[in-house]
Amino acid sequence: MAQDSFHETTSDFLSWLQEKGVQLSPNIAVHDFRQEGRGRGVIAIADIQEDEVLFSIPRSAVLNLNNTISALPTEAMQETISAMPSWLALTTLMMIESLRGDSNWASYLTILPEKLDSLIFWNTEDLAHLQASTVVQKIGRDKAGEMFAQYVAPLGLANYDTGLLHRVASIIMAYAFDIPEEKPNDGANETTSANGEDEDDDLVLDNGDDEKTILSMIPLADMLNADADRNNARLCCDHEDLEMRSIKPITSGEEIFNDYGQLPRSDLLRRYGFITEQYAPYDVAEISTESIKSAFETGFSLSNGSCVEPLSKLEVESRCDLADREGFLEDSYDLAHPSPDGLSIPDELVALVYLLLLNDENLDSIKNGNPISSRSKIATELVGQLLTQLLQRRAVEYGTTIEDDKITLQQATLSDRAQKAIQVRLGEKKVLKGAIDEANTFAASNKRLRGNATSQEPAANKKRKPPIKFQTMKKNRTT
Ligand SMILES: C[S@@+](CC[C@H](N)C(=O)[O-])C[C@H]1O[C@@H](n2cnc3c(N)ncnc32)[C@H](O)[C@@H]1O
Repeated sequence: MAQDSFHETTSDFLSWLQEKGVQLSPNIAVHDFRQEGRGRGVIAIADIQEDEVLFSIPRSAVLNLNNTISALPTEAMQETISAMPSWLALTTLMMIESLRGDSNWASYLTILPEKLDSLIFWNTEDLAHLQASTVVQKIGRDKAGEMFAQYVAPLGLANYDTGLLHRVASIIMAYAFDIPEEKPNDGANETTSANGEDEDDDLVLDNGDDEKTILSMIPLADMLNADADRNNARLCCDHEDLEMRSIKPITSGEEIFNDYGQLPRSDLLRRYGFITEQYAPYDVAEISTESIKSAFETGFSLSNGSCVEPLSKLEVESRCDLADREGFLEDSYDLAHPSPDGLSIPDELVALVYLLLLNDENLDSIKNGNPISSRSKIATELVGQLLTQLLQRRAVEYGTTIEDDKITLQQATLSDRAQKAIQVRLGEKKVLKGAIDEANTFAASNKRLRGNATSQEPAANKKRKPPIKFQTMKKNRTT
């Protein structure tokens, strides 16, 4: 996958596309975006209407398990690779193809990057700039190594090592698509967005429905860059050939963007190695359930001088079991910027704090499925106060403040990775700040607990689960 001569390899690739039957609209061209830090991309070279076919790709030109398995030397190898998680199977096949002299995909593999800047390639010093961002725990470097040892090493292939595995796996994470395996029924307007997603692991994401899909490297389709809501094209899989179509009119000279999803910048950096300000609205900050449990085991001091007494481990566990039974116990809770789709603090987190505050009498009532007495304003205020404290503690874990980070970002000597990491952690701190402000408003309202619909609820709550049907408590455990 060397990148000797940018324009020569691009031109070889374009000839290869033609040989493989890829049809390109005369209205588009591959473009050199290296100056802007985006590698190759595709632009419009004439005005394009909405729903125009920009290019079409025969399924035979796609690099996936179906198109490569039969060329493997032994049946045993075919079986072993077919049984691997799909990202690992595709990684293995790409490693095999990239080391073959006679690969059908040689001209395509040559233009793939030698290395991305995704988090798997960052060293400890680079990662330290992310401070307490939970994205650091999601990089999966060790997991990829373990899976390599378990599945790939026994194949006994020459010239393979974990370095190559990381390189190819990270390309798959940033470039692959999950496409419907068989031709869908006529009339079904199947589309897919970059990039491949797989339920087996978080190296690739889940595309969210039950249809049978296959993780695939799709030449040219994967040359489209993305910039959040600036997407103007989409891959459609409802014909024999895969088609990249415009989803809005595109003016000559504009870049053609795919949709990588509404990702927080932390995930964008982890998977793709870049960030842009356009993704800032999708930033999230996480708070772990473990930190909430341990805070309740310690107890809370309140602003009016009273306190919430500590719970025993057993009491915390019994309340969490109930939260689990009610379907809102999670390992961690995502806080987001408030939007027309929802507030910053998820209902599930509010519900968990509420449950942890319940006195034994009301806890038993809920366990037995009995109604409990009506909610009091003081309960809501208390939940707000505790959430504020929990979120403030979470913010302190980052080690620097929003103001500190803004000043640091002005330093001219920052490395590119440090700049990106600081923007990510700053984005998370802003989300936390918004969530703390929101928790503070609980004191002014007894309507944030979601048992009842209230005028403060967003009109459309499309992305959220239905409100948690909470019975409310009469007394709380404050002393
Ligand atoms: C699917 S590939 C797109 C093609 C890629 N530009 C190339 O030259 O091969 C995804 C990669 O493109 C780059 N990329 C995509 N969109 C970008 C953007 N808006 N800004 C910077 N880099 C971008 C990142 O390196 C990302 O991992």
